[in-house]
Amino acid sequence: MTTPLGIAVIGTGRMGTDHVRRIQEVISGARVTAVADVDEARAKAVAARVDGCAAHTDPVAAMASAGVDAVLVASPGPAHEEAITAALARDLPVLCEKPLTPDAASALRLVEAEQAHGRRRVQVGFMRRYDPEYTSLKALLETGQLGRPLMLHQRHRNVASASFFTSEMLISDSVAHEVDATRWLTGDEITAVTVLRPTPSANAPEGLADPQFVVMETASGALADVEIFVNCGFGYQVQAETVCERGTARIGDGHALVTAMAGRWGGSIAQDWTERFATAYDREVQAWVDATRRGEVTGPSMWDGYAAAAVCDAGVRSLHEGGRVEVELAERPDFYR
Ligand SMILES: NC(=O)C1=CN([C@@H]2O[C@H](COP(=O)(O)OP(=O)(O)OC[C@H]3O[C@@H](n4cnc5c(N)ncnc54)[C@H](O)[C@@H]3O)[C@@H](O)[C@H]2O)C=CC1
Ligand SMILES: O=C1[C@@H](O)[C@H](O)[C@@H](O)[C@H](O)[C@H]1O
Repeated sequence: MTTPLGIAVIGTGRMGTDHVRRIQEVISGARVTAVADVDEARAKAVAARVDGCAAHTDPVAAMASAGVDAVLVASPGPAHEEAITAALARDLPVLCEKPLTPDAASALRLVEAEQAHGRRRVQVGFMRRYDPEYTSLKALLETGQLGRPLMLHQRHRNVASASFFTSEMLISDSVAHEVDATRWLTGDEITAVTVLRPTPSANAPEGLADPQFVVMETASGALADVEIFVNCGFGYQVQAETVCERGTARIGDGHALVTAMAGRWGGSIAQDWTERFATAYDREVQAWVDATRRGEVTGPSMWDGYAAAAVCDAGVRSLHEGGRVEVELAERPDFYR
């Protein structure tokens, strides 16, 4: 394909708008030909910044617009199933923001729909797999120098949660990233989850169980813990340390600028994901565009999206009922091997 890939972006909120900018100004080989948002003013405002971009309120109409070859879904998680189903019906390749869907049952329906469709069409937006720090950690683990991973300690802190955030979303929306990172780094499925709830921070909105401490067990017996704290107040911090048989490796301490002045020493800290993971999003969308132009689907699959949703479902059950909950995972079909 020599002409740029025409992309319909569904959902022009924070991520959708950032992806439109990225496609138009940062990456190569693609352009945004249509956008859709249930908020018409938002769709029109974003489309107005892009030559030849149509604005819609209906995602299906955007997918049917002239010049659309592929779809980037950046609407909220509960809207993803409908958008992906519509894209599959038109045989359009999709990059869908995480989470694939907010629960395992709907994610499994999509896995089954893609198999019935007959070929892989969907990449899920677990962008940490494209982050330079995460890819260097993965590459180091793959050399085998450190030996087998025994434990993975992860911290995920947001400055403040959105007004619509629920206690369940700390797991299904935020820890979903660590679930995928754990599966990807260890190459192992997660078999059980235990969620512990310390006394909530006084800075968390009333009723929000924030922070939480999540412990995951993998099939080969490794343990992965995650501190999720979405109202930490001070910055956006994502850290991971693997403890292996012959050593440890840690990412997420990077501070671009370290200053010493007036009795202080230290670095600055990102305030949100668009800053911390800017390079990861750029690489992710470029890789998706390149693969799509080659007629391929690479990156995290719908199976990865479903497996993450199944682990998150177990986590939400543990949050409600307490104790250790086993993950209920369907058998992985050959289609996703
Ligand atoms: N990979 C990452 O690090 C991040 C991923 N996300 C994911 O990106 C997605 C979008 O999140 P944000 O941009 O933060 O949300 P947002 O709330 O800023 O934007 C969502 C937009 O979708 C629109 N919308 C709602 N229902 C729709 C529908 N059925 N069809 C079309 N548009 C619809 C809303 O009007 C809004 O403009 C979510 O899946 C979220 O989990 C969000 C933040 C970071
Ligand atoms: O995906 C994201 C948000 O949706 C989520 O709510 C945040 O907790 C994460 O840090 C961010 O990367």
